[in-house]
Amino acid sequence: MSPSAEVTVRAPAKINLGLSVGPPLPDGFHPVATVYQAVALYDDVTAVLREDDSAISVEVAGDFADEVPTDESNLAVRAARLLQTEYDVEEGVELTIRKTIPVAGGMAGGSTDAAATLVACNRLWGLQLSQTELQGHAAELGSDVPFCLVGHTALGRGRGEQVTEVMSRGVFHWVFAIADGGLSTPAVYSELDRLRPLRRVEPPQVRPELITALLSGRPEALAIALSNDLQAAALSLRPELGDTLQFGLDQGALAAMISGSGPTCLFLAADSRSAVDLAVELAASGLCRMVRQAEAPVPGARILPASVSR
Ligand SMILES: C[C@@](CO)(OP(=O)(O)O)[C@H](O)COP(=O)(O)OP(=O)(O)OC[C@H]1O[C@@H](n2ccc(N)nc2=O)[C@H](O)[C@@H]1O
Ligand SMILES: Nc1ncnc2c1ncn2[C@@H]1O[C@H](COP(=O)(O)OP(=O)(O)O)[C@@H](O)[C@H]1O
Repeated sequence: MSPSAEVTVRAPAKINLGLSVGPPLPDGFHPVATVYQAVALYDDVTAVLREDDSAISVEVAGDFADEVPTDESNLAVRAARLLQTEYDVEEGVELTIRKTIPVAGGMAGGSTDAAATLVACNRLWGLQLSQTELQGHAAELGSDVPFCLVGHTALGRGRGEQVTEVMSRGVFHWVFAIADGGLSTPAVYSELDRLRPLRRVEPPQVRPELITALLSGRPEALAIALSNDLQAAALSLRPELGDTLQFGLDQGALAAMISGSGPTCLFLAADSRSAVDLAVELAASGLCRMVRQAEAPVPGARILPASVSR
């Protein structure tokens, strides 16, 4: 594929339908067995070619823009810098991120921007890297980044970077209560270690009933198969989130759970209409900063065709 002058990539947020966490490893990470699902809540990353120099710049717009760094620590900048260095690219890139995914919300907002940037710069600089090669670079950027390339519904092993697709039938209707502030992922993992006696931590595993429920496409079956080992740790750090979860259940949600490391609370609705009704009640409750609805599963980071210009 020839290089382009500008390209925009749309990348989804993720939730964890199952998240089983094993004991901490010497490198500080935890082995996990997780089932990811990509949801129709997106960040868009636009990459414009800089031919005259090798500078990499980033601007952030949209929801939560003021909570995102615009220096070298930005995960999109790190993704572009990784490819530029690895493949001796002389050109630079101007990145613009339009965010709707909450920052540090437990939905891989930064990770998915990194995945989007890998896809965008691959096309922009004409690197012609395969999906497998992009997956390898994604794993260098973060445990969640490889899944953000794949999307749909998938099993994550290792740190979460070893991704294999899982069959899921039908459409699931999710509602998200986005909290004020974020939760540091490392802090939540550390809190889990503090709460669990090491001697009783089992190796991570995915519940068979979760896989069966996904194949059935029945939200009622999925509701009773959801699990998240990080939930207790997130609630220990942010106890008020328990009120949000309970409110959603009282309003008829089939299930309520912390999304990944949190603080976003996710709710499974029976259908689209129930999702709208739940979103209205949550928005009026004053328990959260804002409410979003999204269907799932959706594809991973993908180029918006109309955005490509030579
Ligand atoms: C918790 C999860 C669940 O999918 O996602 P979020 O809820 O943050 O979106 C992930 O494990 C987050 O993935 P990601 O945010 O990419 O983590 P990384 O950048 O790789 O690691 C950040 C820090 O989280 C901790 N970490 C992460 C992954 C893992 N398997 N074990 C860990 O202990 C480590 O302290 C690590 O230094
Ligand atoms: N492009 C980005 N979008 C969001 N957060 C980013 C980005 N680049 C770096 N960060 C930093 O990463 C952390 C949150 O990453 P994020 O993936 O949104 O969290 P989570 O894994 O909980 O969903 C924040 O501390 C934020 O400052």
